[in-house]
Amino acid sequence: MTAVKICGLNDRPGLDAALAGRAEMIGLVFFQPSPRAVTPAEAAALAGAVPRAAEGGPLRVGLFVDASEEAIAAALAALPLDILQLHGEETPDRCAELRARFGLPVMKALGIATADDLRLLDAYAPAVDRFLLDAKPAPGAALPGGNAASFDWSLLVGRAVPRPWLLAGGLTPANVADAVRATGAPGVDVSSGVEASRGVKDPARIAAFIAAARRATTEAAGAARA
Ligand SMILES: O=C(O)c1ccccc1NCC(=O)[C@H](O)[C@H](O)COP(=O)(O)O
Repeated sequence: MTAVKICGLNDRPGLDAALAGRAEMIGLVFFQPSPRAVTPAEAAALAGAVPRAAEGGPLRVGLFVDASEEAIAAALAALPLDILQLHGEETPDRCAELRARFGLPVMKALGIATADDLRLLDAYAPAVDRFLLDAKPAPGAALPGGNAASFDWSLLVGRAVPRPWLLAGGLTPANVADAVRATGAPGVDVSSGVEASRGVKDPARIAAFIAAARRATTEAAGAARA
């Protein structure tokens, strides 16, 4: 089944829609310049009662951008997380350091624009547990992710990714099935494509996105059987 991560959840209706759709991962943005940002206290108030993964709940993903250990520790003290998503310029060494320091799996986001960008996969693989392959932000972009931009999915065709991975960048309820078919992605991530306006999640779009991702999985299984 295609794993679904709904990123940038910052209010109850959005979170409830992700939970109702049984999203495998929920993403909380601990990067204050983002319109989706939550403080540690807000994250705890929002998601503290969500069942843990061992109880059938989603994996809680904390998104950080070149964060200090103190900032990550503050988030974890407020709300236990299951995965650290590192979405800045963190090097492989820094990923390994944070994984060891916090004892949590690391998902490294890589911005992809050309085939050359995929060379980084092998350099990061020993230091991380998962990848999130996202569109490379335009030069001067205010945010390193969450920009509703997609990249050329054909770059991934025939490319083995050396860790479990999520496809991200410009996904929507309308294109997620095509994206899964084109790339064979084992998981998908979305933020802007399920928003009513920047930073405000739309529960109906979250439901539609999850349903479309699930349909893509069912179709792929049917095609494999035929
Ligand atoms: O979403 C943000 O505001 C954000 C800010 C800073 C770094 C990363 C951010 N988002 C990372 C994600 O995982 C997004 O879901 C991913 O980039 C896809 O975003 P979108 O194209 O908007 O669906």
